Amino acid sequence: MSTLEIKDLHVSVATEDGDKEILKGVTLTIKDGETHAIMGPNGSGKSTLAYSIAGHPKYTVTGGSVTLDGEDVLAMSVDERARAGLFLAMQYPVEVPGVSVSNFLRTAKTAVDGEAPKLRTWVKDVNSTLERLDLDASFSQRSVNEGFSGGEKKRHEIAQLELLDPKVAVLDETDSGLDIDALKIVSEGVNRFREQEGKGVLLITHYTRILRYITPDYVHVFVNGRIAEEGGPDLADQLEAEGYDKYVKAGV
Ligand SMILES: Nc1ncnc2c1ncn2[C@@H]1O[C@H](COP(=O)(O)OP(=O)(O)OP(=O)(O)O)[C@@H](O)[C@H]1O
Repeated sequence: MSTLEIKDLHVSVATEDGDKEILKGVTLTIKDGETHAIMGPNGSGKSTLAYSIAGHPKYTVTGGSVTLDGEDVLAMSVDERARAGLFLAMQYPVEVPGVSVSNFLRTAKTAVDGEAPKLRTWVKDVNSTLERLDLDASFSQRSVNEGFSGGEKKRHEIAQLELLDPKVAVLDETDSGLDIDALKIVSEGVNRFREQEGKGVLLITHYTRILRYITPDYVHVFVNGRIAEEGGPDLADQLEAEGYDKYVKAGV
């Protein structure tokens, strides 16, 4: 079972001119087996929502709640959130020079599970995961994200998703910078994840093209720190045709 419940979430960030409110009351529930897509104009606060769920210290929650299966996520440290079953694929994955992919994945898996994975099955799992994502076995010896192409970075995020096996995955623009083949490979990875029992996905994207491979159950239009409209997959097509103008103009 997994239910991520976000209620009236308000989040601010410290700027030179004082605190700036970015999320202005976000309410969203992702139940077992559901995939939710969030679309919205640049700067509307989508990444802020993703980081706030994951616990980035730059963002201050000033109101509202986030719970995972009834547990208070906001009271948890970042690593507790990961252990509770939350996963964030970042829009801009960071480089970790000197730490190999292999080491990183094993350390992350050990931290999330509370015990080291059995070496023999783990190596097999890593190799088959990399292979499915069309990443060469030598990839596991490279430093995390250092010199990775855009597509490699995103496929590496999906390798983490598959191997860490969280309950709820927040994917922030996992489709950006992918060519058509890589988009298919990444989408297949996300679909393998969500087809398992009890998984939830929050997919932040600018483009409907990924939604042709990963059909969402719900689409949310995010404007100016709030959800301005909700609908089914058709809403994404409508947004592609009409843009966000009417929501922005309405001052939502
Ligand atoms: N440290 C900061 N100082 C000032 N403004 C900030 C800071 N961090 C975030 N913001 C602002 O918060 C707003 C929301 O940013 P966020 O990255 O969440 O938007 P987004 O919807 O993900 O945008 P995009 O689609 O371009 O990725 C932006 O206007 C951004 O400039």
